[in-house]
Amino acid sequence: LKYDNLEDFVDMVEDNINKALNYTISKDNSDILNLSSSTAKDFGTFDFIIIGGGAAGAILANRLTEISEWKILLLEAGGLPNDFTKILGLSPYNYFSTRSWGYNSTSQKHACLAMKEEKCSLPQGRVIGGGTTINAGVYARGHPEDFDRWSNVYGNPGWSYEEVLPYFKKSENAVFEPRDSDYHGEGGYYTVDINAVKLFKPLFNEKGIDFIDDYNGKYQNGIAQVQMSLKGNERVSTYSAFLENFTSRSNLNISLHSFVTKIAINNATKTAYGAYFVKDGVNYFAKAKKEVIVSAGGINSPQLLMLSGIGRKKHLKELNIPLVKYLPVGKYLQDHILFLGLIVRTNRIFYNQTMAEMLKLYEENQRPLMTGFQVELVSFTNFGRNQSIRPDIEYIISTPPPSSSQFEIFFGIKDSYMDPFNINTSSDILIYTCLMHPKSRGSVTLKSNSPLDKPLINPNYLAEDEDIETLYRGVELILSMNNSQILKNYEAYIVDVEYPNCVSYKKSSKEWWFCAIRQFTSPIYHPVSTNRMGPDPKTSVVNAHLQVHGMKKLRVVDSSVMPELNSGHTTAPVLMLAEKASNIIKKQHNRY
Ligand SMILES: Cc1cc2nc3c(=O)[nH]c(=O)nc-3n(C[C@H](O)[C@H](O)[C@H](O)COP(=O)(O)OP(=O)(O)OC[C@H]3O[C@@H](n4cnc5c(N)ncnc54)[C@H](O)[C@@H]3O)c2cc1C
Repeated sequence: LKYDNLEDFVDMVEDNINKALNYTISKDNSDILNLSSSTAKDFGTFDFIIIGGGAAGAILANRLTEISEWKILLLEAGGLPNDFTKILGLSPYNYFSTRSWGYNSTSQKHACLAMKEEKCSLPQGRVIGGGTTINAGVYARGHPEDFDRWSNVYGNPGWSYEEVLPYFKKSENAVFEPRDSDYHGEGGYYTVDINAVKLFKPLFNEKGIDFIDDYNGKYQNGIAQVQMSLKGNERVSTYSAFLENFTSRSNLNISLHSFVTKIAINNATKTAYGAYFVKDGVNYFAKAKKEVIVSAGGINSPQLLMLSGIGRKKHLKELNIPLVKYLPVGKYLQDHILFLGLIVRTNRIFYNQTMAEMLKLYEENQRPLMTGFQVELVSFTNFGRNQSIRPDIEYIISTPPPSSSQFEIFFGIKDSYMDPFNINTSSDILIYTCLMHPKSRGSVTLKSNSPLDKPLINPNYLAEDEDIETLYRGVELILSMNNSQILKNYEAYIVDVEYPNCVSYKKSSKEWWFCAIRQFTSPIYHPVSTNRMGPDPKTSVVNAHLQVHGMKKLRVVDSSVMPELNSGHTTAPVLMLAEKASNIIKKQHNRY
């Protein structure tokens, strides 16, 4: 990304930032959905209809249109990205734009207590490329044990690490060095690169955490430079990688601004045969001869299934939605959550440039705008220091956002909480402590039977005691670094934050830290498992081929089918599962 004239570049960026800072998130979907009662116009007949052009949907659209006789319709509620979305370092501003669904959780009892109305902000991509067009770009697949569990614990043949590794590699074009080449793809559509500094690496070494070159390689546990979905200085999204250069395929039909309101299902035969959607205020119906594939993401896929009559009997009855199939849709929601409150104050100025200066550096592929949330390093850690066991905690080590007030906006922090949490935006380092395997599970339910209403999202963060115990152990480890040599070298220390609501606890006691963690938590926007994969329709929604139990010609392919969270971030596994699903679909239709 390089403009002929730096001033134009700065203007474009400042314009987008100002729009974000003045953006009002709509309470419902009426900002993009204009429902009318007119009869649906015929949009045509296709072999496959894919609902949602996000991380998974864009890949499916690419891979299925490799079969030239198959006609594919990709329906996406959002529009196209713009130049601003290409700058990973400014990604959080996208949460405040039409490119996000603008979700919040319901008020939480055990987490996000410092956030407005105790609701955690939960942006989700509403744009082609979905989450990959607005997210922070971290590329972290997880630990082999994660996928072995999908197979062994959750009963899904074909999904063990050994079996899914080829699909991680298939999409990938790894360009960074050094890397474990056995574990990476080269020449795939999706470029992964590193543009970070080895800041504070010795801090972790002092605690017996090794530096590793490649956490997506043989070993995951350790501290490493962050791998990013990045090509040159531009974000890589599934739109840029899998669709933008393929629009000339005559069998690929992409319909943007097309909000799917219902899956057409023959109730007698339990067969999906099309989709109803609204585009520019007009109702349409498109027919699918072979399959309808739902790829609307961890929140919207369960929403759409429920609106179409697939879900829990009692819940649908309460909302007067005729039941088509009784399945635990929306149940088992799981999400990664982190503690925001560990700030290392240093004597060094990391970044204090103006926006124009930062953009000039950016044009030369230089930091700080090259990585989402200014992340430099990640450390995956299990307390036993055992490589064969998956990590309990991920530390995300980052230079801070451009100003404290923007930090407040991104996370939705209550005004009264910002004073004690004052960040020095040129010299502080933030160490976000993220719980990899929460025991707490929640749900996605419908507010009403109308697609105009946003769904109710209750992740139940930190409801299980074990979750806060594990996060606390993660915090303790960082606190134990306070007297380390490397911090002394920087004259650095961990900032002693006062939490207004925790004054009744003895300062720095375990109970005080529990209180602090419950206040200053944020999800990292990885909702999964709401249509989880498994063999039993009582406890899962899709089978190991991602077909909806008891239904015909209906599949779900996206993050909602993940049986549980991976020890990493969710883009990479979704890329993998969309690649694998494409092959499954081709095989089942005898085209492989
Ligand atoms: C702010 C943010 C930061 C993140 N940071 C990272 C990160 O750094 N690293 C990482 O690995 N992961 C990250 N993630 C997670 C990652 O982006 C998601 O896990 C991934 O995008 C999920 O893919 P998906 O295909 O399941 O859904 P999505 O990518 O969300 O795609 C769903 C698509 O369906 C469309 N859609 C939904 N409903 C309808 C409907 N009714 N009709 C038509 N279209 C519809 C949506 O508009 C969207 O385009 C982040 C996510 C967010 C939101």
